[in-house]
Amino acid sequence: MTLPHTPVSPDAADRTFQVDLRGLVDLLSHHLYSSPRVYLRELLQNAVDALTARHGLEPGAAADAFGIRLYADGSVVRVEDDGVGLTEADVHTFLATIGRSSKRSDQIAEQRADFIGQFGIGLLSCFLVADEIHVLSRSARTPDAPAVEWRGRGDGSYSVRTLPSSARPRPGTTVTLTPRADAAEWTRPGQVHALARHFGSLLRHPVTFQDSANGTGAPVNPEPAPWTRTYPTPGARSRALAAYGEEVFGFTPLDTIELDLPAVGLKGIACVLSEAVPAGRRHGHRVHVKGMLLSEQAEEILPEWAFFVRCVIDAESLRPTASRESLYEDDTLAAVRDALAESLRAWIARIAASDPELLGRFLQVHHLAVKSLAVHDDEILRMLLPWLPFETTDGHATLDEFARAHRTVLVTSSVEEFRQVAAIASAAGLGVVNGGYTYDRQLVHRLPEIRPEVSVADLDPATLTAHLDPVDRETELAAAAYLALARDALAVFDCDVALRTFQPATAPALLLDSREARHERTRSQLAREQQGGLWGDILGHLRQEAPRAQLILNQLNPLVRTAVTINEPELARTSAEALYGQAAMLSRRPLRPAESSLINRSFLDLLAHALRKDS
Ligand SMILES: Nc1ncnc2c1ncn2[C@@H]1O[C@H](COP(=O)(O)OP(=O)(O)OP(=O)(O)O)[C@@H](O)[C@H]1O
Repeated sequence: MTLPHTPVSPDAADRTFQVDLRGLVDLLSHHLYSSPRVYLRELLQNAVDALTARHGLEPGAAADAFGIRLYADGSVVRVEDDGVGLTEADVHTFLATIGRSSKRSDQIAEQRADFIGQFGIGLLSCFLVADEIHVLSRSARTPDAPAVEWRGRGDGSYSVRTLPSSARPRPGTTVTLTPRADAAEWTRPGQVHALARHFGSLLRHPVTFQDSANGTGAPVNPEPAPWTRTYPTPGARSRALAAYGEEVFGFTPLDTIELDLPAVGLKGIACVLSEAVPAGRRHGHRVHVKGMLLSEQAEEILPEWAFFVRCVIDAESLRPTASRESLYEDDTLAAVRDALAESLRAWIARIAASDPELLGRFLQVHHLAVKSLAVHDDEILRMLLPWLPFETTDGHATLDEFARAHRTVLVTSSVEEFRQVAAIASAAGLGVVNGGYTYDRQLVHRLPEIRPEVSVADLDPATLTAHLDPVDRETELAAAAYLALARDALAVFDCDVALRTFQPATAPALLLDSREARHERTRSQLAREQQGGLWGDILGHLRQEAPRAQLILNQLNPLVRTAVTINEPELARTSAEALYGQAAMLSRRPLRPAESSLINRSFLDLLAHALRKDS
């Protein structure tokens, strides 16, 4: 097959893309940056990068030899730096070419990591608040080059001219914006000062702010980052770090964990939240790069399980994305995440080993979230399972405490079961944990992985009933009439009645019942009611041998001893119903309507009986 011949147009010459700057600025403002306020961050960042380059040129200069001065009086915003400056050629190459950055050229590839910027678009953010950017610069690299002035406009046009050296006697750059009226919110003096402090409080170069009323210039970053300062005592250090965490996040941290990863020049703190949060809720962390605040909402620096902290970090080598508001998901970030996770694990291990009081407070706040985490994270499980609190027959106890008292730990599968058996099991010396709450049963079963000397088993009815001793034959016979009446009274609940002795003697009765058994009974009852119909047939087919509930009366209990001797059949029935009702309520399970009315009726009957007797 031959392709049709497509004639080549004689004027198919290469052309250059045209860029509509207005469209580009619109794109940046609506899709890249979160708010127009970032213009100040971009100006500060350019000034910082220029100072970094200047220090590179003059390595002997003192750290505070070069600085940044901000000025705002309501009609202009100015950012002036003592940085490396620009020549006229630089201005054409870097300022006037969108996407071109001096921080990305091949010659200084190895230095790229020194700078915050790299994309060559940051300056465009100034168009979010002004129609024109005015730059006046003098190069430190070429000191005898004249000063150069550049005016860039939002419509894409720009002009450049050189000026005598006297127009800017010293190297550095001054960027001046004349804000549009609609951007006043972001450019009034108070706001510029606040934004400078917000973005620049941890910058390592001196930054000052001046407004028309303030002639001297107030420091924006008067103090170095709190973790770089020296303190008289370790206590003073941790108090200062906690105070900083509180200032930044607005809560008093339960503890403050210092973060220090020299390999990536990262320092900072993790503040342990003082209130519970749902597991898996990730928090925004504050990330500074070379002192500049880039993001307050960076989630990616910590793994998901670290929901209990909020961090402030300052790193040298993390790479921000073009919006500057998140970080590149690269190998460095992955390594930082792993290393920070390790620091948090080390903190947990340290407090688990040496600060039980703090560990207790931590788990008191975060135990639910830690439990959900431990189910999936073996390491957290290994570190924290013994210290997690559970409801047990010894009260609220950590698994460690509980396992020391009970080599065999029994777990119930529901809260209701636990309520039913707790008192009796505990009197019988059995150690039972309430496994009815989410994750609890699953977690308790994993205890032998950490404490191999402990065995864990589900509590089965046989274990418990083994501790319910039969009564002697004589007592059984004497109680037979009462038991028969009681069985008859409780037949509607498919409940058998038996007499046993068990501790504690204060417990009159124990209702052995389970949700499954109740389900099965409800199904049987429905089948009976619907007999004959299709529904009844289906239910009838499904019907198994309905497991019966059992009301075990305690012969050791004085009330039961008296009850079994009652001669009046009505009173005997009522007392059996009342004992059933009390045992059902003790389990704290929801009562069925028939049970509620039984409890009401038996209470009123007993009351009437008592009143009759007294009158
Ligand atoms: N204050 C300054 N001093 C010296 N050079 C500057 C200054 N501001 C901007 N420049 C020059 O202009 C270039 C473009 O700046 P711009 O802010 O647009 O991008 P960038 O900082 O290189 O990268 P990014 O888009 O990541 O911020 C810079 O690479 C730098 O060469």
